[in-house]
Amino acid sequence: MSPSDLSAPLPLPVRSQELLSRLAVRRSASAQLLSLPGPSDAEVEQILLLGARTPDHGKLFPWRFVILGPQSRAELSEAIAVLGETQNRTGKEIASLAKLANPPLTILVVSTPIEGHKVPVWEQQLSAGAVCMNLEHAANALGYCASWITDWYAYDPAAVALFGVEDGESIAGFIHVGSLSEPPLERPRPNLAHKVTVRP
Ligand SMILES: Cc1cc2nc3c(=O)[nH]c(=O)nc-3n(C[C@H](O)[C@H](O)[C@H](O)COP(=O)(O)O)c2cc1C
Repeated sequence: MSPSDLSAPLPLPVRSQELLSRLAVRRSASAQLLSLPGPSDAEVEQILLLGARTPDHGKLFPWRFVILGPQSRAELSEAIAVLGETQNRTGKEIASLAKLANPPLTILVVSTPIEGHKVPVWEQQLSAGAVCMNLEHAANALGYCASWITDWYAYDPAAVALFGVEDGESIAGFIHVGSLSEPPLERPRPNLAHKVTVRP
């Protein structure tokens, strides 16, 4: 990754029917259905570079990535399943670990806000969310399907610690990436008439 020239003008946006069409049908994958092929190492780097190109107030970059390959996810799923049993988690909660174990690639996005900074923590957390969405777009642009998942183990303190997430940090999401053999179905979308207020 070479340092970029901060004085170089960037191209202005141009109308792109390809991008418009893709955004109009974007859809998350079901995480447990994601299978090979997944991104190559070079593609993972590209996904991270594009994902990190996200608005953040104050240039704090208040997030970090953990690339979870299949081996570490198999080990983590096992350890979290044991943890879940000790906590009397439901069968459904234990089964949800398949979403963690199955996909070819998982990018864990950790929100790392600086407490007490003049930029409110809320804004720093929003930036981590924007990163998650950008990672999905980048994966889609390379032809892969993606899924942004949290699940109970993103909030359970003992499980969170197993991912190396430290005090003051939180899990913004697991971005699972891979391929689907069947196209996803549409889901209900909001009626914008109930969501939009227009003021002159
Ligand atoms: C922060 C966040 C956490 C999510 N966690 C889960 C989850 O744990 N399980 C799940 O089924 N969907 C979860 N979702 C929803 C999916 O990522 C996805 O948005 C949803 O299935 C709708 O599909 P769409 O993106 O195609 O509109 C989460 C979404 C967000 C923004």
